[in-house]
Amino acid sequence: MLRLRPFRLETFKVFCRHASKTGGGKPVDSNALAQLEEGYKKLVASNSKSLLKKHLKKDIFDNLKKKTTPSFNSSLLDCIQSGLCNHDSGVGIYAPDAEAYKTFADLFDPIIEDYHGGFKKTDKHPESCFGQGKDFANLDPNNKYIVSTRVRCGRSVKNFPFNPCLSEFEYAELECMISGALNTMSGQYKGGYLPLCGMEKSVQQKLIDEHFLFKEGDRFLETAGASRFWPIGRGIYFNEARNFLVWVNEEDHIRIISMEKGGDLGKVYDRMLGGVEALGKYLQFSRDQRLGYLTFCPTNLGTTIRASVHIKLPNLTANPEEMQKLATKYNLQVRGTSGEHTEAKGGVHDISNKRRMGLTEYEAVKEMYDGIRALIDAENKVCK
Ligand SMILES: Nc1ncnc2c1ncn2[C@@H]1O[C@H](COP(=O)(O)OP(=O)(O)OP(=O)(O)O)[C@@H](O)[C@H]1O
Repeated sequence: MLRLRPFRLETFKVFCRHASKTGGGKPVDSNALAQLEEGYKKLVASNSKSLLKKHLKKDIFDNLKKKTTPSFNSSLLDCIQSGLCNHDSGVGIYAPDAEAYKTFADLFDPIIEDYHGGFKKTDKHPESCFGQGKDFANLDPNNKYIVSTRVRCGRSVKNFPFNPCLSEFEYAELECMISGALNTMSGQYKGGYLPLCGMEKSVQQKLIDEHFLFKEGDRFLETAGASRFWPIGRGIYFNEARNFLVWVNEEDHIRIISMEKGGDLGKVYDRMLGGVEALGKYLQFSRDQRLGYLTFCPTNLGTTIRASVHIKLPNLTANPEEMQKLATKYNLQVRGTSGEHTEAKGGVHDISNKRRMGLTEYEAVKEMYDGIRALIDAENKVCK
């Protein structure tokens, strides 16, 4: 049953939430400060390659360690706990609430600039320009290299904070709003919502193995405060063809995903765009004038788009240096078969656009499209 909240009630709720937090911007308690100091010392002494370690200089640390965000009292520890606990993080920082991007800008800005290929603190993310699926031809018409193609984007629901600040009630409330909106979808999007609460472990594992569902117990997200009250409020929506999915309350409030076998990027992209548009009729998404669509992790800000292929490139895989050189040249990110922080099984890599910010949605997907074409060309050259 659709159960959407009238806008005025939503506004009132936010007003109450803010009014009850009169201590907004409260000082950091001494326990958190001690944890920060200790964690920072260990990070500095470690051989971590994270962007957190690279950019958290002593003067920035000292300047930010006692600050908190105005409405939710999120501290520097809330932002960097994951990177302090996991020295093998690639990035190591998350925004517990949207205000963290401003309160802790001295740290977020250089990390954002580094990750998104030069998005400076004076830059503004462009207005959305999605283009169309027909702008992208099939990347592998003979089905030689690409196992499957997936395009996803993230959305946060306006007036709700991110994971670490959500109450148990708000998780359930968000799930109700989002699944209610999803259940109105029709045509190729018609399907059903499966909550994680009550899902059999064997069913859950099968969905993870099929690359449909998010993993459980991700230590990077867990230490970032994203797994509280798990599995309450979490779930997945499927259309009947199982090529359109929506994740609810995993890393972001909403992940909208389109995926299918083969390399027809245009078709996959169009399907995702239609889903975003349909959901946007029922839900208001958080968007910042400078940062674009707001997400929990700074690597997803802006367009929030990750367009990926599962691809087998045996010659390039045998020459990882060449593969990495090409990936860097084309702004691509190479992951393992089961996603971030996993190994490539059977020579299948997950390769996607890396940048999501400072360019339009069309440009982000085009970057992946051009890069994958270049990788396939390089693979073919080695074959000849
Ligand atoms: N092209 C693809 N084809 C099939 N499955 C894919 C493809 N790309 C990613 N996946 C699968 O999607 C699941 C989620 O991957 P992963 O968590 O790395 O990325 P994500 O959903 O984009 O989120 P994030 O970047 O925040 O981690 C994994 O099972 C992964 O194997």
